[in-house]
Order: sequence, then structure tokens, then C-alpha cells
Amino acid sequence: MNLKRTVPNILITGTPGVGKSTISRKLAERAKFTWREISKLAEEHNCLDEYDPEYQCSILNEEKLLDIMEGMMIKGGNIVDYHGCDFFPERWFDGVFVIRTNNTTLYDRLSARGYTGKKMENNIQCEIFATLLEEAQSSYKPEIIVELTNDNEEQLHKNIDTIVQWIERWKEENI
Ligand SMILES: Nc1ncnc2c1ncn2[C@@H]1O[C@H](COP(=O)(O)OP(=O)(O)O)[C@@H](O)[C@H]1O
Repeated sequence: MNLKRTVPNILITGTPGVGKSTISRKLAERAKFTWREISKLAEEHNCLDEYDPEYQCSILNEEKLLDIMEGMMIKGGNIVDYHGCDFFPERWFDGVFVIRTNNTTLYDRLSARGYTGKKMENNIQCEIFATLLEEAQSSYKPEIIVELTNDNEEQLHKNIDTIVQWIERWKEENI
């Protein structure tokens, strides 16, 4: 059976605070795609295991979450938003957008969110070392990865336009 998608699936990834949710929400409205917010899906479907005191967050039951999402991803038109990307099946995604933010801006955004201490430090380091970009590069083909800087409102609008245009181009090339 040929299950070729007629609209792409998109992954929006990056360090917490870079603007994944903001971009995903706006993009879902513009492109009429479905926003699959992993943290919300995990909560709704009981995919969160015990609390990790070091990282100050609940541990995601990845296997369970992937089983739940499998059916959602078949038709395309999904925007998946998560601060990790290596555990998803590669075949799910046609485009992987890695969102980046400069460290000072990220620090301010995470402070406003109440992050302090080790949690703040880990996230800033994650951005400094481009951890998510590297993770994307080791998990997906280079031609489907796009890195976008998201420091201010102007860039936010530009990024949405860039992804909308990318979707249109994908459709022209794949239908
Ligand atoms: N391009 C941008 N310019 C200014 N503020 C932004 C921009 N993108 C996101 N923000 C703000 O930064 C904070 C973190 O954004 P959010 O989308 O929640 O990040 P993430 O989903 O990656 O954790 C929010 O307060 C959001 O309003």
C-alpha cells in the first residue's frame, strides 16, 4: 500500500525557550496544520514517568508516546514540537526546523519562566553547544534540516514565512 503523504510533516526542535511553541502555534494557524505539542500529548496520554530531580522534569515514556502518535502521523499536516528529536522515527518527517536563539536572549526568556540553577545552566549550555542541531544532524538527512534564528519579533515573522514557503515548495515537488 502506498502511504505517500500529500502534505508534509514538520518537526520544530531546539532548546527550551527558543520559541518552538510560539512558532508552532502561529504556523499551525497559517498553514492549517495540526500542532502536536509533545509535552501536552504526553500529559494527556499518561506518558510521563517518575520525576527527575537533576533535570527538574518528568521523564518521558518515549515508546508509549510513539505508539500513540503513530496513527496521527500517517496523513501529514502535523507540526511536532519538542526539545529532542532523536527518538522519533526518521520516516515521520519531511522537514526538520532547528530553532536557535542567542544566549543572552535565551537566558532572559528562561529567567522569566522561573528557571534557575542547574536547570538554567543545562539549557544555556545546550544552546551554546548546539546540542539539538547536532542531534538533528545525526538523526535526519541534511537536506531536510533547516536552522532558523529566532531572537526577536521580526525574525519570528520571517521564520513563519520561511516555513510556509517551504511547505508550498514541498507540495509542488511532491504531489
Ligand atoms: N521571536 C521571538 N521574539 C521575542 N520573543 C519570543 C520570540 N519567540 C518566542 N518568544 C518568547 O520567548 C518565550 C519562550 O517561547 P516558547 O515559544 O515558549 O519557547 P519553547 O516552546 O521553545 O520553549 C515566550 O515568552 C515567547 O513569547
